[in-house]
Amino acid sequence: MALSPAEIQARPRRYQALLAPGTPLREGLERILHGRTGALVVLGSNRKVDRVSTGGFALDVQFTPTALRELAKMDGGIILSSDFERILAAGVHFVPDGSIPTVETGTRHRTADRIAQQTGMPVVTVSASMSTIALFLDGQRHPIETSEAILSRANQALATLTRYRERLSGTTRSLSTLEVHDQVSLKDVALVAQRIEMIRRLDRELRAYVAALGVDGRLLEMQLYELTLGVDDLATLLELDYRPEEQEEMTFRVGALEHLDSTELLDPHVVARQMGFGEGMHLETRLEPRGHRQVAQLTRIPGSLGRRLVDHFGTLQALFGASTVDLLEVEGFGEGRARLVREGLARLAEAAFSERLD
Ligand SMILES: Nc1ncnc2c1ncn2[C@@H]1O[C@H](COP(=O)(O)OP(=O)(O)OP(=O)(O)O)[C@@H](O)[C@H]1O
Repeated sequence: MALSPAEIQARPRRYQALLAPGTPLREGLERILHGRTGALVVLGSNRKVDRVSTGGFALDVQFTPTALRELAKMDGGIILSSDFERILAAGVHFVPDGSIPTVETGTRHRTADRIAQQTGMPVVTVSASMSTIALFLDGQRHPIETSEAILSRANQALATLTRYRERLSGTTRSLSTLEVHDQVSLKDVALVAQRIEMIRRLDRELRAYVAALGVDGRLLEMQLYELTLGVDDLATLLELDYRPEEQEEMTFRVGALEHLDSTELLDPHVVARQMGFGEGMHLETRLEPRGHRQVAQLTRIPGSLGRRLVDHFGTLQALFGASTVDLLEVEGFGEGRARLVREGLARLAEAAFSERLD
């Protein structure tokens, strides 16, 4: 069955994770690398693989890193079962179609690239002369890097993510201040959405590093979790607060920004259109938040009650203007909760005023 473009895109990442440090397959490949021998390993078997295989011998034994290392000492290639649990054959001489184009030099790597293209199976090579491990998949070569090499790139991305996160907090604080003063323009909302998408892009990049790092990626994974905490909630609240009345939920999404290229993402005008703000709106258009994001900050008010508040008053300004008596009209709000809301809103307003003085 033919794979969809999305599946083809996800494949390298999936196999890089299966080859990550800490996995038995990676351990076997590392041993071959350190033993300064090479290897050509087909990661799965199907009829197409049978058709390009000659010679060698059938094994069907349990996969272990040691067995892989020992069998790699022989001339020829190795075939594993698709779940990597068994070594099916070793010493195999592969004869793929020589007319399949490849930019590789050296017979091992040319053969690996062609097998991958002809059979659809991933193929891994360990180069004896270059001391590298590579994955061949769908006509592409993916270097399998050491943890140190991946970590040094991941740390740079992490430092950028930390800066982006700080900027997002700054932009969101400014938005809160403007909301309290009823001075939000479309541009202010677009800037927050833009920051969210920038963080999401780095998050995706870092997740790929985490997958490729396997056991060595745990610390990175925790840092990533911390740095992206609450970002998805923020996107949802922004959508709830600013979706134009005439717009359907599914057509007003911060997530739509993922289709922009990096230059487009820097242009607030393009960002606004892509999110779903209509043609008639420009960057200076004044917007009125409904109040979902600010109400979500009120401690001790459960989410469902918060939504009821927003639905009742309709806008954040109306909510700010509500007296305790007005609040008592909302179902589920007695004296105690009404007071909590009033105090909470007063604190948010105060914070907005002091932000302005800073
Ligand atoms: N068609 C093939 N089938 C199975 N094994 C092969 C095939 N071609 C090459 N090999 C294996 O690769 C080994 C090295 O071949 P060669 O040096 O030409 O390739 P290379 O791509 O330069 O590899 P390296 O980077 O490891 O030096 C061979 O000794 C053999 O074990």
